[in-house]
Amino acid sequence: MNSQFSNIYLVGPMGAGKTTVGRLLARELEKQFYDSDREIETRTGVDIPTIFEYEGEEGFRRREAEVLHDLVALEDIVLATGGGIILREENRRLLRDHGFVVYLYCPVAKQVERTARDTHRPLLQTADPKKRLTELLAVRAPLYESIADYTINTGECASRQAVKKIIQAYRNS
Ligand SMILES: Nc1ncnc2c1ncn2[C@@H]1O[C@H](COP(=O)(O)OP(=O)(O)O)[C@@H](O)[C@H]1O
Ligand SMILES: O=C(O)C1=C[C@@H](OP(=O)(O)O)[C@@H](O)[C@H](O)C1
Ligand SMILES: [Mg+2]
Repeated sequence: MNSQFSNIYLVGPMGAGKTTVGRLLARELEKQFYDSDREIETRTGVDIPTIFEYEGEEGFRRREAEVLHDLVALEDIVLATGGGIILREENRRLLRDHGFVVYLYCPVAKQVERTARDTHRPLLQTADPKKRLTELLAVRAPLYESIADYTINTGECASRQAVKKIIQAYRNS
């Protein structure tokens, strides 16, 4: 075990499993778990859709950047981020500089399946979520890749398997 970082940050698109895998991973490694979306909700006292409704995506991104700024000061945590956190250059730099970054890749078809019944992702409340997820991934995939220390396809494995693979990669880093 010679990992440079005590923190593990999970990035990737909606439905890739960042929140689910992150919680299990933290438990397994006995690290504190954080989710940037939950942190925003705790701080504001309202849910993500309400923030989008009143402040738009721009307001949400501002809050997300503030939360990330504070969370990277912590040690020994697993952080599940929101899918769009990598849009800001400053966020990408903070993630790269403070933790082992894992890109949870997931094919669009699986993302669609896993988010189909969810009403709490404002960007997917559209007539054609598949088209939206395809467009988002086209823009964001290079950004996820640019900061990833390790990439895993969660479309092909159960959450527990993903956790095992991430721990192996982290310990070999
Ligand atoms: N590896 C996986 N295999 C099957 N289903 C998964 C997997 N990871 C997550 N899910 C399911 O997909 C949905 C979205 O997962 P979530 O962790 O919220 O993704 P994210 O935080 O990346 O948007 C949840 O219902 C979760 O149970
Ligand atoms: O991809 C995005 O821009 C978003 C992803 C969501 O988090 P998950 O990736 O955990 O679903 C949440 O931050 C918000 O709805 C915006
Ligand atoms: Mg999540």
